[in-house]
Parts: sequence; C-alpha cells; structure tokens
Amino acid sequence: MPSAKETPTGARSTERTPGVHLAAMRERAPLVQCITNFVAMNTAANVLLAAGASPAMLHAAEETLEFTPLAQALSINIGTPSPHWAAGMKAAAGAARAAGLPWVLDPVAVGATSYRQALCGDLLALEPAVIRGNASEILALAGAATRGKGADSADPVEAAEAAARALAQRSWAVVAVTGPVDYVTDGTRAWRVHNGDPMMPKVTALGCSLTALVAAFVAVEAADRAEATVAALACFGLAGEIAARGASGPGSFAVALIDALHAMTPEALDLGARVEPS
Ligand SMILES: Nc1ncnc2c1ncn2[C@@H]1O[C@H](COP(=O)(O)OP(=O)(O)OP(=O)(O)O)[C@@H](O)[C@H]1O
Ligand SMILES: Cc1ncsc1CCO
Ligand SMILES: [Mg+2]
Repeated sequence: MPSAKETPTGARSTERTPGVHLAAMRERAPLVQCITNFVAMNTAANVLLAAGASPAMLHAAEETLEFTPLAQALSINIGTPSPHWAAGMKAAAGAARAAGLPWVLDPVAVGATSYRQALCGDLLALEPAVIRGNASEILALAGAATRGKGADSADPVEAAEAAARALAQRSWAVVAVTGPVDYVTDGTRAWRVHNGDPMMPKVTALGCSLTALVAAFVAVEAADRAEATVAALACFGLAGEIAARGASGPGSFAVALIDALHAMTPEALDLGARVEPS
C-alpha cells in the first residue's frame, strides 16, 4: 500500500499497491456471480462493470451448480432473503467452495431477525473468503451486542474492531468493517482505509455493491486476499471522494460514483489511497 511501507510488525513491506490490484482485476475482467438483494441488484452490476469486472446476477439453486464453477468469484448478500433465495445462496456457496473459488459474504441486517442469523450461520459454515459489513452487522455476526436494527449501522467502526478480529480468527475469513474509516483484518494483520465520503451512506446499496467489488478484487488475488480487500475498499472510497466533488446531492452522486469508478486509473488510485496498517 502506498501509505503503508511498514507492516504492523515493522518488517519491510512486500505488499502490492492498490493500483496494482486494480490493474490485475481489469486485466482479467473476472466473471463475478452475484446473489444480492432486490435493492442492490442494478447498482452492484453497474459498479462491477464500471470498475472493469463482469457481473452475472444468478440466484436459483437449480442452475448454480452448473454456473458457479464458471465464475471467478461469488458475492452473496442476504439483504432481502426468502427460502428460495436462501437455498440458492447455500448451493452457490457450496459450489464455490467445491470449485476452490473465493466467495464474499455481506450479512445485511443479520442482527434484525433470527431468520437472517440462521442463514448467516449456515453460510459461515461454507467458508467465505471475505466478510464485508457495516459495524452493526459485524458485531451481530460475531455474537456481540449491537445497537443496529435494520440495514444501516448504528455502531461506530471502532466498536466492531475486536469482534472483527475474533470473527476472522474463528472463520479464517478476511473481515472488512465499513463506515467513515474502514477496518480490515485477517485476524493477525489489520488496516484502516480512510477513503470515502459522507455522501456514501446517503445512497442505498453502496455497501452491497462494494461487497461485489471486493469479490472482483479477490477473484484475481489468491495469495493475499486481505490486501486485495483493502485495495477494493480504497478504490471504492476514492471514487466516492471524486464523485462528491461534482455532485449536488445523493442522486447525482450515485451517477458520478459510477463514472469515477470507470475513470479510475491505477496511478490515480495509488496517489489517492489512504491506507494505514493498524
Ligand atoms: N460517513 C462516511 N464517510 C465516508 N465514507 C463512508 C461513510 N459511511 C460509509 N462510507 C463508505 O461507504 C461505503 C459503504 O459502506 P457502508 O458502511 O455505508 O455500507 P452498508 O451500511 O453495508 O451500506 P448498504 O447496506 O446501504 O449497502 C464504504 O466504502 C464506506 O467506506
Ligand atoms: C435498504 C435495504 N433493505 C434491505 S437490503 C437493503 C439495501 C441496503 O443494504
Ligand atoms: Mg450493507
């Protein structure tokens, strides 16, 4: 990372910059299967296309065993769950695991209902490579107390850091907690990503779309998925900063964010990424 020349232990970093990860993702244009909610489906597909990946929104268990092994990564967001969709999520995660594909879990509002908790419990057993949620969601998924009730966070990111580390150690997944400053950990190492803009939580489904973008970045980075996750968060947050400069409100901001992702270059990302080891 450009602003992280030292590892948390002080050793010289051999990390690849966020721009290198973006270039690798663009080069491969990974096919990312997304099972996401009704709110996010269009935005998530456009975010992936703008960034340089190839989205496919498939959710039926009846076809996922055939399709998932053809993808390079899978993103599962439980935002608007129902039994048929839940069956598709479990079948797809199982197919990804069997095929050795990384998959990313977005546990939307997991603390809100026992149905969501049970679904996330089943999905966690299928070994996601990355878990991305807001602070309330990561707290709830880790079994800690949270003030969150719906899809929006009611807890600060810092309050979820210990839960994120514990969840990462328990699940072997990289855990990303997003908010004003994002926190990423693999249970041993950790980073803070300072990119982003306060307009981002004013547009629905941006977190859901970020989860799909994380899947695109980890699709092409088997060796260090935490580093790829950090790169995806920096890229998305920086695009938000650029978009905010010309936006007059959440509506024009949402459009400008897609444009900023499309225009993002590896060089601009390396200049603008604000990442620090924690
Ligand atoms: N106050 C803020 N300032 C700057 N960036 C923010 C802020 N809040 C969120 N973000 C950024 O917005 C993006 C989405 O994160 P957020 O935590 O809002 O997801 P979420 O709650 O899951 O969203 P949703 O469920 O609506 O999709 C991340 O890139 C994050 O860094
Ligand atoms: C608002 C909302 N409700 C269920 S999913 C979703 C999108 C943001 O998580
Ligand atoms: Mg969310």
